[in-house]
Amino acid sequence: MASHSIGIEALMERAGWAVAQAVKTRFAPCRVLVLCGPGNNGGDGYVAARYLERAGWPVQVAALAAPRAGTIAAKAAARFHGRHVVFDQESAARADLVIDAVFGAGLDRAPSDEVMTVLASAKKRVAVDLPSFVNGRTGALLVEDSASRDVPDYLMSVTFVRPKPGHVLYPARSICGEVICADIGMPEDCVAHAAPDMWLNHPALWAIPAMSPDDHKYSRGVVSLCGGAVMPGATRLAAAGARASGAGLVRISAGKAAQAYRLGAPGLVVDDAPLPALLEDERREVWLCGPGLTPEEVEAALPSLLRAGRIVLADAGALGWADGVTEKLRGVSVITPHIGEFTKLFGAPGSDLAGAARAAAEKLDCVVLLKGAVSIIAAPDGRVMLNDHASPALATAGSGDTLAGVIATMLAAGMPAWEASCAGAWLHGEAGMKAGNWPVVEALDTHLGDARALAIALHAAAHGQV
Ligand SMILES: NC(=O)C1=CN([C@@H]2O[C@H](COP(=O)(O)OP(=O)(O)OC[C@H]3O[C@@H](n4cnc5c(N)ncnc54)[C@H](OP(=O)(O)O)[C@@H]3O)[C@@H](O)[C@H]2O)[C@@H](O)CC1
Ligand SMILES: Nc1ncnc2c1ncn2[C@@H]1O[C@H](COP(=O)(O)OP(=O)(O)O)[C@@H](O)[C@H]1O
Ligand SMILES: [K+]
Repeated sequence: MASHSIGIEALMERAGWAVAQAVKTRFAPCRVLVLCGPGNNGGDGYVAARYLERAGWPVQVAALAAPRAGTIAAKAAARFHGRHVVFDQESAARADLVIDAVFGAGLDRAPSDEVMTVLASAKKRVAVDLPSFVNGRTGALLVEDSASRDVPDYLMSVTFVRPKPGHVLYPARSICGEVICADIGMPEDCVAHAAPDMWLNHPALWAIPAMSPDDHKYSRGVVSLCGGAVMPGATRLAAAGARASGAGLVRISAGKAAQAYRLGAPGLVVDDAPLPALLEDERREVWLCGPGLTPEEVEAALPSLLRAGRIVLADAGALGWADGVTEKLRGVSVITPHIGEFTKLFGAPGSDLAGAARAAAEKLDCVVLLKGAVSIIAAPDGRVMLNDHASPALATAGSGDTLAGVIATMLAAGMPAWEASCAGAWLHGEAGMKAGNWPVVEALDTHLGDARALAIALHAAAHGQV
């Protein structure tokens, strides 16, 4: 995988050096044990041990197995001239700090009990690349019976080039500790090859339209929502999210339930005309269907929206309506299920959430935003964005409705579906971070306008426009 211009040996040297640097920066000199596996992760460990020893730290190495003769890792091992000890619990328990270089990106099965017991015996742990039982591609813990076992956690994981999905996604995220990402000079083409089609959400990666001096409400975008009679609160929250994130005009199509929506926000337009009449207005291109709707209400609206060729975001009630017949959603642009809704539509996702979201997006030919503490936004063409720009403050009832409203506004502003969903997740997360402690869901709206302005500024800065 390493390029011709810079070989794996140089990359390993920089990787090991970066691990030693990170350890020296964050810890006072102490007795370090480096646990080395047989592959290149172990190779990084030998290099780190050499640099720490050179800096005067008391360092020992315990090898699970020697690297194969003739490999780069074997070369790195041969250059460490310090003390070797047995790979066992006692050695790990004696050290003040254990550097785990047993397995990294090459881990492909659960490590033995021996490895797990030795790791668990350490007082403090730092991982080289990844904890040695983390699947870097999925964030799954490759541990036999992880429920009954106390899974060791780490103070820090030093990775290279860019974080792996395993550093970002739960459950691994919660045990990696602080993630330090070292630039080891990996050439661009190798980076792309190593992690194709998956990114960490950031405004540099999409562009939300800025406010223009000659804007009018239609140029900023019209968001239409289907409103039901039973749970108007959810639709109103979504409408408020749409308005607060900058839609030019937000309308609720509520039919006979219109009265329930007329009390409250005066800037919201409430329509009681039948849907076919409303659909004659071509400017009403983007529709949010689902929050607060019963299956009967969805049935009365969503198929008509699709027949009329509208851009539809389906959430909540619309996902329940399609339970058992996922195909009913074919034609929508975006769906925003949480894990329960996702499971009903596509089956249990297993331990590879991002892979499951990607497969669902391909299957239904729409953007799938799988909501969670880290949300996954998958496009039908295979692109996946991981959004960890969020806060547990968002874990409050109705926050998903707000999110749906924000994404609808991004769609109405003319953004393509995947970019609109990525932007919506980021703005929603930013609002959650700014809304203080234990905010009520309505408090998110106050911060969405500033979140949008910040995203626009960050995008401009990243692209050298300021
Ligand atoms: N890519 C780059 O440019 C750079 C990569 N770098 C570093 O390389 C690391 C990846 O190295 P890698 O590919 O050698 O894999 P690694 O994680 O050492 O493990 C493979 C070995 O472990 C074994 N093994 C696996 N699972 C096992 C288990 N459960 N139980 C027992 N054995 C198991 C497997 O054995 P096998 O499956 O063949 O029996 C094989 O021997 C990466 O994380 C980073 O630290 C840096 O130097 C910077 C540049
Ligand atoms: N711990 C968390 N950290 C960050 N975001 C979270 C967390 N828990 C929930 N969220 C976000 O909050 C929203 C909850 O939406 P949803 O599950 O639909 O709830 P509701 O139906 O009550 O609106 C989602 O956007 C989700 O990503
Ligand atoms: K490791």
